[in-house]
Amino acid sequence: MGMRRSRKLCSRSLRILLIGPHLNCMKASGSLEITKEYGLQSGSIVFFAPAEKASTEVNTTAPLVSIKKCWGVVTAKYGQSWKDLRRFTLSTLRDFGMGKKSLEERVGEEAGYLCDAFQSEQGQLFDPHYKLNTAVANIISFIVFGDRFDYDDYKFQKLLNLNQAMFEVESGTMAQIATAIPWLAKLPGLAKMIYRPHVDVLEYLQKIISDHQKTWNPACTRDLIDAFTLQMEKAKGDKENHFNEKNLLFTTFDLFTAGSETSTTTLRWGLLYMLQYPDVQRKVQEEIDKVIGKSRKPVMADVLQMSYTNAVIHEIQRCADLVPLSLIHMTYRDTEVQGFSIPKGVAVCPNLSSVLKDEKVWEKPFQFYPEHFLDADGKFVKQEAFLPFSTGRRACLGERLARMELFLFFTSLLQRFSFQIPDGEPCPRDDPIVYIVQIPHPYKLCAKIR
Ligand code: HEM
Repeated sequence: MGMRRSRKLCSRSLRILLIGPHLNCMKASGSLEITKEYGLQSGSIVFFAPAEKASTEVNTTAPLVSIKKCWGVVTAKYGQSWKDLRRFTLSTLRDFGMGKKSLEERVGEEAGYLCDAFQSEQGQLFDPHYKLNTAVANIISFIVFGDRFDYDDYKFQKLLNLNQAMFEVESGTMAQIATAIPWLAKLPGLAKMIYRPHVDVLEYLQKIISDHQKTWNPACTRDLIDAFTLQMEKAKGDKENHFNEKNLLFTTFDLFTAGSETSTTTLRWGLLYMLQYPDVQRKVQEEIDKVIGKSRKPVMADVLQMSYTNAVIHEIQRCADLVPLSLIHMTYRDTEVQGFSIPKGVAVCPNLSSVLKDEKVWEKPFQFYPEHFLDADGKFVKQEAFLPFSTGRRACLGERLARMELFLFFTSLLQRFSFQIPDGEPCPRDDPIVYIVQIPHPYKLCAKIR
């Protein structure tokens, strides 16, 4: 785009600007016209490429870490409601075992059910999507509702389908128009029509919450709904209080939507790469056999001795590039980011792809190459440009849980099965379907007991 430092830019037509070269990410937001115009206004959206790529565009030499600095500027302050609810959710997740043994045991147990569900296919071709989704969603259900669902529960399957339909709707033309022209969503009935799957999920969750509250006992907190209900009771009469029925519903909704499709889709990419790279699959299995053996259940402590598997899981996340444009943030005051003047009230999207696929950082940015995370001795190395969970104060709230799910589900599956495609069947394609998250095209595999 050949821009110069400090020049103000915007797209006049849709008031949307992309800074940075990864135009393929635009697909995540529908087909938007990019123009080189002038002057951002409140209500504009900036797609911000935080890595060196963007620095080149704006003719500065800001290092990769500048994303952290910039994020500090852009997101330093949020409303009290967000602060209170984020603090509550994090501490409640911790109390219910997030990062502690009880939740680890729960994920390990679910991994066993997941393997049994795979085994029930008796080595025949099947699509692993629904089984993976059930396993991951069961963990969130356990935290939020204190319950899990069977793999053949029809109602739960319907809820999971709605979850994916929400992503499709959000990336659809109608939702794009409603986002660009917000007052449209205020027309009676229109929002409900566009966001039908969202309304259905909210209704489903509301029913669970109401049923749950009928058996609420303040002396015994079973799950997140109970903990929130207790906060509501404590804060009664406080006008500044954000613990109310509406926020309970939306906190539950956020956890359910953000916490199930993300880890599920990463695992779907993971198995797809194992089909495409059988040598990598074999090396992971060799490491599992050496460190864990064939019968003991994997535990999180194993990761310290499993550099190769850890590198593979990181590379799955890097290549999957799950949320290429992260989530939209907004400037709360006039600011400057990498030479661009951005006024108060502008929506800003970090372009995570530009970091995860940065040619200056990764040896083979567009290939699946676990060695990106290994040193010359085969030991796991952290990479600063590994930012699939974003960064800053608004970074993913479920990162620790997601890491646990990815490691325990992935190693449990590869401990019990080898994944193959029968001769003559096409290898799954690895180009993504792009919504807010990038998902693989549906594929089938055979899970053969090792
Ligand atoms: C592989 C799995 C996951 C990936 C790649 C992922 C990625 C992300 C990203 C990129 C964001 C946006 C951060 C930003 O706005 O800068 C985010 C936000 C969020 N994620 Fe995740 N996520 C994953 C799993 C989870 C799980 C399991 C949970 C549930 C516990 C979760 C809950 C959330 C929530 C609540 C937010 C909003 C945080 C806030 O705005 O304060 N995520 N995630």
